[in-house]
Amino acid sequence: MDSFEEFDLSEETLEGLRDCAIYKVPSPIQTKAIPAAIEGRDVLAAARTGSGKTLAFVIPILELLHREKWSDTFGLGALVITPTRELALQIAKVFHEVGRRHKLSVGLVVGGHGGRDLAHERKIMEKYSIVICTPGRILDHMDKSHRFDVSSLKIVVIDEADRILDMSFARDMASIVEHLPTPRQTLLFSATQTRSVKDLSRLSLDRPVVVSVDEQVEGLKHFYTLVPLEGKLKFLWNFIKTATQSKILVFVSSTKEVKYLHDVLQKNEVRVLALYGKLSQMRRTAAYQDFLNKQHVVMIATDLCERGLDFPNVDWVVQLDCPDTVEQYIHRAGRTARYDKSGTSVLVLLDREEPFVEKLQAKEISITRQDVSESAVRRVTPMKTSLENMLARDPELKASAQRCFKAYLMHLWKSGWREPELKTLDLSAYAQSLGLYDQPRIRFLDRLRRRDAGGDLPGKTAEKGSSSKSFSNDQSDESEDEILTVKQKDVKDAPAVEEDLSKLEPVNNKLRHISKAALARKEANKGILSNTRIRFDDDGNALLVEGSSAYVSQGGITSAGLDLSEAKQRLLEVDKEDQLAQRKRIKEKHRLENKKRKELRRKPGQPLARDELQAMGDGEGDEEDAGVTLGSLDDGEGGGVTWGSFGEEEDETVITEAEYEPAKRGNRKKRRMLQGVVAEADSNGEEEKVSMKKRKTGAKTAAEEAAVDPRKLNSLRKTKKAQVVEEPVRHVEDTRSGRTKKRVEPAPVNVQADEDLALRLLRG
Ligand SMILES: Nc1ncnc2c1ncn2[C@@H]1O[C@H](COP(=O)(O)OP(=O)(O)OP(=O)(O)O)[C@@H](O)[C@H]1O
Repeated sequence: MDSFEEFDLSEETLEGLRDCAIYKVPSPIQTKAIPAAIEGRDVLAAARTGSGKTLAFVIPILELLHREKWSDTFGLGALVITPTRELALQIAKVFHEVGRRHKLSVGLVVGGHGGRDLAHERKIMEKYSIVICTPGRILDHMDKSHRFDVSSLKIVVIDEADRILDMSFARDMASIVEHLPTPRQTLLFSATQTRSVKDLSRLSLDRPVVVSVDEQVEGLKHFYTLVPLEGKLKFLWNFIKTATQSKILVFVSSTKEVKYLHDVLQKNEVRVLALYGKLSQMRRTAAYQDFLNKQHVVMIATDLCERGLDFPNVDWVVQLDCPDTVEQYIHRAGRTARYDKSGTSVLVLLDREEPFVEKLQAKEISITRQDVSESAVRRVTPMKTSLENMLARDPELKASAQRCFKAYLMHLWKSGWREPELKTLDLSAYAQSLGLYDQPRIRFLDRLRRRDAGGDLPGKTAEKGSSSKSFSNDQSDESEDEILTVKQKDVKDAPAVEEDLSKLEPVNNKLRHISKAALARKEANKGILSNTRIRFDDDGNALLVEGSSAYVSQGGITSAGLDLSEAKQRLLEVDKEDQLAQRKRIKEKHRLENKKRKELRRKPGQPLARDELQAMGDGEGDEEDAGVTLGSLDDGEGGGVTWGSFGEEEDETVITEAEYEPAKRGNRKKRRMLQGVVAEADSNGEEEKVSMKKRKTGAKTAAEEAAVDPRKLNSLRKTKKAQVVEEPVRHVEDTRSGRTKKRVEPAPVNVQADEDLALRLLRG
């Protein structure tokens, strides 16, 4: 077919295609799939990566809804299910470009860290004509929203169908399909053939048209190279350093490996991007956009972006760790040489992994061996500083290297490596190649050894034959406790889902560990009551215990299990209450302190007892209360003279030097409170006064102060206005306010600002 005009398409769709400019001639898969889908038939389509499958379902959806004169008031008309958020976004963009002339709306229901809340998404489901979703999120809606209604649905598309229908997600999909209305039209698209008729029967396809385009990808070259485990990092370094003018996508087997490689390269001033599932949605999107838009860039990623993502002009795809299946290899390699572009795929293998090449060749992938020079993997120390030094200085990086080490071994274990094979690797050299002086201890191997020696796995929860992962999770995001989960087997060897599960039974008998939180979530979803304490009365009748999560005041068990959001809310409330109580406590303390101070003030001249001083010092850390501008103190240690305003308040407390002495040896707070010698010279310098500031005193002269602490000498020198109190205190008439009243005030004394005196005192 030479042009899209040859299809029976609406003017709106054709104009949309023309607007896009790149879509001139339909690709082979489009030529075959679009007419069948527009006819209303179920379609099962498979074509190589980058062959234009997205457009092959976008056009029929637009056309079919257009023909039904669909509008947003009709509700949801088409649902597209796709494995990842990035892919959903990409599909939405194609709808947006090609469908811009239609009066249809497209919404995303993808959840996740940055995903909108369920209520918002529910509105999208109700109002939008076309919704693109990830399986995990749509399942959330189906489970949690009683108003979930997809009865108006006409077309369902399953993109990356082989992935969505594979063993790990079979159960999720079964639940989703249960909620979908029939009759409906179903379109399945994948780069590799879906595996068995049993899979399809679950989707209730009605005499599907099978469309398969088996074209060779001429632009894609495949190479593999053998690199020892300890040479991988150096290989990567040299590769990146050599191909600086390229766009490179590097796949590794785990999130932890991505993180370590990313960090170590960044610290060596090699700018790389990282993309993996656990990344916050914001950073994930930023990395995705960066890689999309930049011309010469390196990105290290997990399988999160092995499928479907359409990055333009990727020159190299490097698979640093051997993929688990041929399909995985095909999808990863397919990120380069998109549509009519060219690109190269490089597979890095350990010696023992070389048989994988035969599997690829069996699938007619023409892959050739390319040896790299010794120096690329062995001799050169590529880094700016040696990795050991770097890790020694950076504990974070060291911990990351250790995690990377363990995660890689776990990947090998999941891929079928067992102790004898693992022993063939030089693990200590591998550890050193990551910059680790010691080889990290691998607990899971110890556990397995113990188990093999007859012991059981200690204290772990087990679950038989459960599906291993959920869609929303990063596929390669493992914890050490998940080691007994079996990875997806090579599709070639894999029978239908049900058979798979039964076959895996003996393997899974080895038990999979799941976290408590995961268990709680599962129970909550299933409506199982957990954390419920039931007491029985004397007659053996169950009594519900108030306060347990299952207790409802009306009596009766209505909701069950651990509601995480409710628990969070409760914690917040408790937190608030704690804060209020703490504030009250502090207020009360201040009140008591003030009371004590007032009592003390009533006895002017009377020396403070040691415990009273202590009481004053108790307000530790309460700076406001101390009434001292801490910033104005010379220093917090030696006490000192504070230059400030003259006796502002009438209420003053007097202590003698004798009392000051113990305080000086006491804590910082007490000293501060007692450093109240405030002196000021009047403007003409003739009359100089020394005042005891609020609540503080000390019959100390500036010179004595300097004698006590030589550091004060400097400040005395600078100011030349040091005031020295010769007479401690006396009673005077206060006339400043215009009223006459009695008050305690230090005598204004004329004293020389006396550096000499200080010096003399210092010399003794
Ligand atoms: N008819 C066409 N003419 C020109 N370019 C096209 C055409 N159809 C699709 N493309 C381009 O080809 C690229 C790959 O398309 P798409 O992502 O749909 O491939 P795919 O088959 O879904 O790949 P994958 O299997 O990896 O998901 C996109 O950049 C798209 O714009």
